[in-house]
Amino acid sequence: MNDPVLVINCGSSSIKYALIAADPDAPRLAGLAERLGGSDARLKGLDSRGEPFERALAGEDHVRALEAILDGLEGQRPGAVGHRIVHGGERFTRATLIDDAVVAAIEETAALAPLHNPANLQGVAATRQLFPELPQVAVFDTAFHQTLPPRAYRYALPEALYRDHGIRRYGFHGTSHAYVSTRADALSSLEGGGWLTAHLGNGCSTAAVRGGRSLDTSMGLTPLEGLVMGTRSGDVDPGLHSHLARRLGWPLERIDEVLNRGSGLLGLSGLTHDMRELEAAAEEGHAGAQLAIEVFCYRVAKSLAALSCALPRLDGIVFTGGIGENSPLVREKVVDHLPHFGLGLDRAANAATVRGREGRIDGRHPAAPRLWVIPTDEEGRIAEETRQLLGGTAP
Ligand SMILES: Nc1ncnc2c1ncn2[C@@H]1O[C@H](COP(=O)(O)OP(=O)(O)O)[C@@H](O)[C@H]1O
Ligand SMILES: CC(=O)OP(=O)(O)O
Ligand SMILES: [Mg+2]
Repeated sequence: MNDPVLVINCGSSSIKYALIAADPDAPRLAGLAERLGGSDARLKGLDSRGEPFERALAGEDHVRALEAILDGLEGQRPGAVGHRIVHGGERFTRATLIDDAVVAAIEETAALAPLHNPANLQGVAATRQLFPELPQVAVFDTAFHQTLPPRAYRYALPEALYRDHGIRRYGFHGTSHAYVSTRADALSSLEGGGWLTAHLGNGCSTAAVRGGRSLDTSMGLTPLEGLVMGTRSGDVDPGLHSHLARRLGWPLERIDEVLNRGSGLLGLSGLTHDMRELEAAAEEGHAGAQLAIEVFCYRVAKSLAALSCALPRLDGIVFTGGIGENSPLVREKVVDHLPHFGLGLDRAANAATVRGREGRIDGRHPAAPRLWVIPTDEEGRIAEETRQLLGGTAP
């Protein structure tokens, strides 16, 4: 299969896409349809010459947006579609060709990833309708973490909840953790390095990876566990839910809504979920913004320190995701919270490594763990896995 792969990452109000040729160095056409469901839906991105484009979408639903995306492919026809699917449960341990049975199995896990799986499935339904002749492949965020040992994935709950109901830790952002840890091995000329990876975007998670295998990660049954995120709380006392229900009389839906959409950076700051805006507000003295950044960075460091238990040796830490790739402030604060790791941050290199640059930001002391900033490439990895499944060969 040497035709390009159309990669779709379908969210509830946005569709990220990329058309990826078999040659990994070929220019990429990529973009984002956003504010779907509203009257100001837009399509924007980069064409195959790397020139930016932006236009209003005539329709506002996912099928219409995909039609517009297809129209904008400059006449190129994909040979397959690769979908990011967030939750694959225990059933899916690798990329899988989509058919009706696979869609039904993904639907069963939808309740465990309420912000993600239902939207991912809308993308699958729309592309199957628009391109019935093309093979469609599901690439799961959870698959990479299926190597976790039981001591990392089991909760200390009655066994029957695991056995009969699949209640365990799954972990997410696997495509990203897999990509950046592989890249860190290659850039460091190491095979089987021990890495702590921090994917800090709107959703945030950390992972401990050794020799290309995930050994532990911060997200759990759902993408709500772990770090502070844009609008998600991350870890809270499990007693919080019953407390809110009993003391405040909140129904479950309200608790879910607050923890998933009203908490995190947005909840702490009372201002915004967006780290760029928080940094600007903190600079001007906004106390909520300052607190949100402090809690965020401390919790990233605390999670990295905890996950270091999973590694026999720490070769380095990798920062990725919109915040990890672009915020020297966050990286510096995280490193400052880990003095016992003996990390030496090169402050000039840290400040200069932004906007998609890949780079090493430690002081290169031979005994110190490395610090890498590696822009993630979930789309590239999804295309690669799609191609591999369909028997494609690299040129
Ligand atoms: N220059 C920047 N400085 C600080 N944060 C940034 C910068 N650029 C992007 N971000 C942050 O990255 C986050 C989005 O990350 P991204 O990985 O793009 O999100 P998603 O998880 O939706 O893919 C937002 O909080 C955004 O503010
Ligand atoms: C799993 C998850 O949190 O994904 P995202 O970062 O795309 O929200
Ligand atoms: Mg992301």
